Amino acid sequence: MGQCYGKAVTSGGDDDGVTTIVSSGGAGGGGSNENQQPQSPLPSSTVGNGRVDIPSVKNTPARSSATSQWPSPYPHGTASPYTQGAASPLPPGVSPSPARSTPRRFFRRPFPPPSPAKHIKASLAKRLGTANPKQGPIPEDGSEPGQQLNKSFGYSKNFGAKYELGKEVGRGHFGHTCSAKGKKGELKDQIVAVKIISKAKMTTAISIEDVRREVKILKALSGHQHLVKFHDACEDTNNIYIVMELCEGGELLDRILSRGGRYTEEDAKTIVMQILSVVAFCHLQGVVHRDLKPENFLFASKNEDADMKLIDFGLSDFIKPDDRLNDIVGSAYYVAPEVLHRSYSLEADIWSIGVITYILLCGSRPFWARTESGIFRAVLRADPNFDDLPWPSVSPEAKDFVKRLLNKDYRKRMTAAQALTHPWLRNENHPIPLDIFIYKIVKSYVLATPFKRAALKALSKALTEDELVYLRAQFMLLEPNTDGRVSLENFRSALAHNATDAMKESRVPDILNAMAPLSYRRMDFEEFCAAAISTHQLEALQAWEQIASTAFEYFEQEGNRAITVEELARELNLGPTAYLILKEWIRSSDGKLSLLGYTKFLHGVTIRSTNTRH
Ligand SMILES: Nc1ncnc2c1ncn2[C@@H]1O[C@H](COP(=O)(O)OP(=O)(O)OP(=O)(O)O)[C@@H](O)[C@H]1O
Ligand SMILES: [Ca+2]
Ligand SMILES: [Ca+2]
Repeated sequence: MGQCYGKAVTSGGDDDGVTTIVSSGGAGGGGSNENQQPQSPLPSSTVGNGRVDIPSVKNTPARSSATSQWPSPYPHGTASPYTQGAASPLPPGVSPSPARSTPRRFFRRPFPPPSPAKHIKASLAKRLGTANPKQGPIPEDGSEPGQQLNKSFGYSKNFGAKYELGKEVGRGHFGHTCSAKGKKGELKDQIVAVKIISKAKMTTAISIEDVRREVKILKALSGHQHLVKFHDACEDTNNIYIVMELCEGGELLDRILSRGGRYTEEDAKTIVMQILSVVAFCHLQGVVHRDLKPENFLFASKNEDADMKLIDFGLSDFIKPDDRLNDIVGSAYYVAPEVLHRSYSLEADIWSIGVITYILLCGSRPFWARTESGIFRAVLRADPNFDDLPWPSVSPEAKDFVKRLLNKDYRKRMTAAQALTHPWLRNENHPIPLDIFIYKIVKSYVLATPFKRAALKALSKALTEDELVYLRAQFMLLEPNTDGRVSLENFRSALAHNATDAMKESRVPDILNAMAPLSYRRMDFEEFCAAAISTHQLEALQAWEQIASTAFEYFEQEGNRAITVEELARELNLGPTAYLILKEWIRSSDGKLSLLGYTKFLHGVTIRSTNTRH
């Protein structure tokens, strides 16, 4: 690897190939999911930083133009082959059904891949503030004819005077990274890393905005133990230079490979906890990373127990508490189903952590195919395999953990802070971060009807110790007053304690306005539990039926009352077409909710499950 100066970066950004890694001896016996033909072992070559790369599908006839891009931005436009089966616009979060098992032939190992991160320019209209991106096709290149691009970022212009560039230490699709030495000031004689992004490659207003945002987010979030430390941003006529802490221990991907594809459970826990800790922090700040993968976690040093640092905020974005994003970005193997459905939020990152954890524990990817379209199909429809070796020897807690991250319904997934209290990780000695999810769910509770609140109160009484661990930790983070209660002020100050510039940008504190009813009253732990539980998450538990029936017994004692169909429809915000179904939820004997009605009422009604509006 040579000096970094003046190096033209070979662009890989428009590379359509799904790049896979196959270690020697791991490729045999694989099969193609696309045409049901056995897959022949592919020749491998070593490129870049010692990775073994196989551009497995590039230029093969199977990849028509329709499959050479990320999914078409449906619901508008022509559905591409891999979205056809799921083309009906499902309500957000509802997985296409029925899920089927991933055939064994999907699995070969060890092969965690370097995954090309791609940007679908559906974000064009959103970022430019022009048309609604869902209203029409958007030019993929995001070009704006006749518009002069302003490539001045306002960063320091004297990079050469401040730093002396050294060797290349890494390379991605958008930039290459070199080591460098500070020449003056605080960084004098300090070795740092510099990500160099060529301005020549910024051909659209969006690509310029993307780099601006990458720097803004990195700068705002810098400071967390598991996030690469930002030092400086510079620019000259040709490049942007992002100066940051040098992580000398290499990528997580390389460590996975050097261990033959997988980690022991104990070692995997250490990795996963660090990932969850930094992602919980990003999420609290209203930042969704959107490109979590083993290539984007670096070790600070070569030590076995070195801290891991999250890098590469190139695809990250700010997201307001109630917003949903619709641009399809990320890396194919790690992309969440709801991203492909073009309506997603922070939970998409959690899915990616599920994929990473799955790989750490078994050395295989949970969703695999030879083409991107095949990967997307697997992500949308297939259930990961937990039967093959080494899964039988993996602890039930670890399996449950992964399953609760890889739930296709994003509402049922654990949050990062919740995952840190999961039995698989719980015994470890680590602090639980404040969870922005608590704010969202408590907000819904304070705005809910008294009948709904009573239903939730009964549910909270049926909670198991597992759920209470998380709720207790979150309650303590709100620093209850001497009377053991919390009010809006507690929520406000807990957020303020954790605030960074990113939080302001993503308008996270706006959520406090919607929680206004809490300014007049205080909540004890019992009520907090009712306010902070998610029916959707509980439904994902094996014990759900038991929890629901115990909760119903409480509800019968306190809360259940005679209710008319009309009233119930109003509670659920439904029209008269729903009356027929709602009637089944009410007991004819006393006009109160039945057990079925109670669980349905807790769940809330999605447009699909009512199906009565037509
Ligand atoms: N702070 C750092 N210390 C050491 N190496 C780094 C650092 N930052 C980046 N690298 C190396 O440079 C590579 C490319 O960096 P990065 O992932 O930020 O670039 P990118 O062009 O956005 O990549 P991608 O193709 O994944 O989008 C990383 O995979 C890593 O190997
Ligand atoms: Ca990267
Ligand atoms: Ca990137």
